[in-house]
Amino acid sequence: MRHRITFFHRNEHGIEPSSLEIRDRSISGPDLVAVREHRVTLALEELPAELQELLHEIHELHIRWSSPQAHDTLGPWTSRLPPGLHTFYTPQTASATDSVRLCTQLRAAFGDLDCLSPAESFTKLPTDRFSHSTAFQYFQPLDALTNLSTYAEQYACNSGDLDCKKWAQELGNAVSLDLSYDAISHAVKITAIWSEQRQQLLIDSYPDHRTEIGILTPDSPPHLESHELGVTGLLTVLGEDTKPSPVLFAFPSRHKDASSTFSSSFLRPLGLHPTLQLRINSGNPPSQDSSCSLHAYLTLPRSIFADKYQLGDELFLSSKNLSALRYISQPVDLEAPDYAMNSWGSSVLLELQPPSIQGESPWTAEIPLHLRYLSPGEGGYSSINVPWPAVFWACNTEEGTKFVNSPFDRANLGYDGLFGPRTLFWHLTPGSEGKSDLNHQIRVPVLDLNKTQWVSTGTTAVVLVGFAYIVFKLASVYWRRGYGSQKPATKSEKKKHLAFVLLFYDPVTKYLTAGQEPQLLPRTPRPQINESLLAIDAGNETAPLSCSPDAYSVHILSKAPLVVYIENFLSLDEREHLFQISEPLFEPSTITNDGDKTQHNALVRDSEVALIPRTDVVRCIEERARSFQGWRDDLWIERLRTQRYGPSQHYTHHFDWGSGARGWGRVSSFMVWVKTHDIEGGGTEFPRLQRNGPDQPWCRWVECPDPDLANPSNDNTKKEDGEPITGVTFKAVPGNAVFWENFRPDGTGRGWEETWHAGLPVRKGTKVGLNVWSWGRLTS
Ligand SMILES: O=C(O)CCC(=O)C(=O)O
Ligand SMILES: [Fe+2]
Repeated sequence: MRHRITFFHRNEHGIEPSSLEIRDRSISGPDLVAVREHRVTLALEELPAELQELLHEIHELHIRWSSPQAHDTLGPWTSRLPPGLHTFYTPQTASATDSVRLCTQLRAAFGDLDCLSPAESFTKLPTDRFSHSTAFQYFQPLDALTNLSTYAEQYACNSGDLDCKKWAQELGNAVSLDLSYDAISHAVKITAIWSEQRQQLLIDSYPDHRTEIGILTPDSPPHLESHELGVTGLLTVLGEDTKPSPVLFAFPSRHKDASSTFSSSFLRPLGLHPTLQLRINSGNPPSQDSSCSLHAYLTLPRSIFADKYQLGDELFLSSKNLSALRYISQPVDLEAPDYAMNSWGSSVLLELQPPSIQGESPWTAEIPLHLRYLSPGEGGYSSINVPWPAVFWACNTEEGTKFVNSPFDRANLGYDGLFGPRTLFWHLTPGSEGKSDLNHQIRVPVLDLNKTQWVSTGTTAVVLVGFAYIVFKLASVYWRRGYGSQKPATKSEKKKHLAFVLLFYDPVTKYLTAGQEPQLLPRTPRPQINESLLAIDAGNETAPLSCSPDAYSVHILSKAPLVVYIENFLSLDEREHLFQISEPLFEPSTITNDGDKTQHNALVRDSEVALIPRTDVVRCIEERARSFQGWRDDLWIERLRTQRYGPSQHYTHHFDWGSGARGWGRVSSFMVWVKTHDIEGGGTEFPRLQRNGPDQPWCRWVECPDPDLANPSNDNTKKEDGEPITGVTFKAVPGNAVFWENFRPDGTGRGWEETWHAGLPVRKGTKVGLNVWSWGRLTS
C-alpha cells in the first residue's frame, strides 16, 4: 500500500521549511491553509475477498464523486464535474454486465443507489470518438460520503487502528473522491481531496506503507508551456528522508481554472418543460492563440431529459445562445414515464454560443428540458434533484502536445472522452452569491394520491358515456335501416352515415398507419440557393469540352442505399492536376449545414479544404460525375472541393445531407481519393452499412479483419456466429472513389441512415480527397 499526501497552498500561506519536524516515521509542523489530497494505492491482493472477486469481472472501473457544496479549486485539482456519483465501467466480458455484484458493492459503499445491474441501470458510452473511454456510465446525485466513511471504517480499519478510523471519518468531509481500477495495472487508486482550509500537519506512517508527503505552491519554472502547471515546494518520504527535499517542476495539466464563473437556475414557472438558465460572467475565451469553444456537460437523472430533435434545430439553438448539441447518450426515450425506466438517465454535451463581441459582461444561455411523469404521490408534488452542469472551455493545444505522465492527471470524467486527446479544459467556477448548494431541488407536479379516486371515477365515466353514445348511434342506424334491409337510405341519411364514418375513419386510420406510410413530399419549385456554389456553365465556359473517354470500372456494394465503388475514377494526370491547383488554396475546413451556414469546429472536422477553380480538367471530372448519375433532371454538380488531412486530422461521423424536407437537397456524394503519402488510418467509415459482396475483390478496397484473398470461400462479412458484420471502412486508394445516394427514392424526403460516415483520423502521413456532391430534386 502506498500513500501520497499533498498539501497545496497559495504563495502567501507558505511555511518555513525549518519549522517541519521529521522523525523516524512521522512529520509534523505548523498548521497549513491548503487544499489536501490523499492518494492511496492498493494492490488487488490487499482488498477484501468480495471486492477482489468483483474486480476480476472488471476491465476498467472509474468512480468519481463531486460534492454539491460550492468550493474553490487550487493548483492541479481544477477539474470539475456535475455534483454526484459518476461511475464509468468496462466489463471483462459482455455477459458480466448482467451481474448484480457491481451495483451491490456500490450500494454497500455509497448508500441507497438506484442501481440494479450494469445491463439495466447503466447507459452505453460512444465508441466512435477519438479518445479512449469506458463502455458504460452510471450517475446518481449523492450529497455526501457519509455512508462511505462508515463503510471504510468497518472494512478497512482494524479495531484498534485510530489513525485509520480518523482517516475514514475525514472522508465524510472530502469535496471530491476518485477511485480507479484497471485490469492492466491490477491496482486500485483512491484519491480524496479536501477543500482549502486550515489543516493540521501531523502525519504518522505505517511500517510497511510507503508514505510521501508534498507541500507545494504554484510557481513558474523556466520554459513553462501554456498547457503546463508549475509547482515548487518540499517532498518527504517518511521513514527514508531525514529532511524535506526542495523541488521545482512543471507537468502537463489537462484541466485549468478559467478564472470566470457561472451560475445555474431554472426559469419560473417550471411547468413540465423547465428551462435551465446558465448565467456566465464573461464571454472571453481563456486563450487567444488556440481555438476554444465553451461547453456545458449535464448529467440528467432520468426524471428529466433533453430532446435531441429540439436541440437539432440551428435557429432554435441560436435563439437560446447554444451552438450545437455535441453529444447525448442514447437511447433517450421521450415518452416513457420515470417509473417505467431502469437506466439512470442521460448525459448531454452542449456547445454554448458566447456573444459575438467578446467582453467581460455577463450573458445567459438557456437549455430547454422536459420532465417525465413521476409516480403519483401525496400532496400532488414530488421533488427531484438536478445537478448543476460542469461548464468549461475546450481548447485545442498545439500538435504533438501530450497529457501523459502527470502526477496529478485526472481522466475518465465522462466528457473528456468526447474530445480529442490534445484538448485542454478550462473550467468555470460554479456558484453565485449566497448559494452554495450545486443541486437544484425542483418540485414536479404529479398525480395527487388523495385525488386518484376522482380521476379514476371521472375517466371511467367519460369512457362509458363516449362508448354509450357510439353504441346508441350505431343502434339508431340499425333500427332505422334494419340489418340487410332492402329499403334504400334517403339522401340525407346517406350523408349522415358518411359524416359519421368519416368522423371516425380518418383519425383511426391515421393512428393505425402511423409510422408505416410516410407522407410523400409535394413537388415544389427549386428554392433560392447560392448558385456560385454549383458548377453551372456560364458565358464563355460553355464551349464544348473534349474529355478523354471514361476509364473507370464499377462494383456495386449495396443497392439500398445505392453504394458503388469506382476503380480508376481519376487518371494519374488528373490527380496531379487536382493536387497542383489545390495546394495554394487549402485553408482550414468548415462544416456546412444545408448549404446555408458555415462554421468551424476542429473537434468535428479537422482538415484543410480548397474550393478548386473550374479548369478544363475539373470540368471533365464534373461531367463524368454528372453522367455517372444518368443525366437526371434537376441535378447540379456542386463546385468541387479537395480536402487534405494530416496526422490526427479527421471528419467525425455525419450525413452529407442536411435535410430533404423541402424536396431538394444534396442527393448524392462521391468520395474520391486523390493522393496519399505514407498513410496509415484515414479510411472512410460507414458504421451502419453492410457489405454483401465477397472478400474477393472487396478486401482490396475495404478493411477486412482477416483477409485471405487467395481463398475465395473466406468470408469477412460475417462474425464467427454467422451474424452479418455491420460497418464498412473504405481504404484511401488514390484514383478510386465511392459513390452513394443520400436519399431514399420513395419521394418522402427521408435520407438513408446507412450513409452516416466519417473520415477516420489519419494516424500517419497525409490524405487528399475530393468531394463531388450533387444537389437537386430528391426524386426526378
Ligand atoms: O475524408 C473522408 O474520408 C470523408 C470526407 C467526408 O465525408 C466529407 O468531406 O463529407
Ligand atoms: Fe461526408
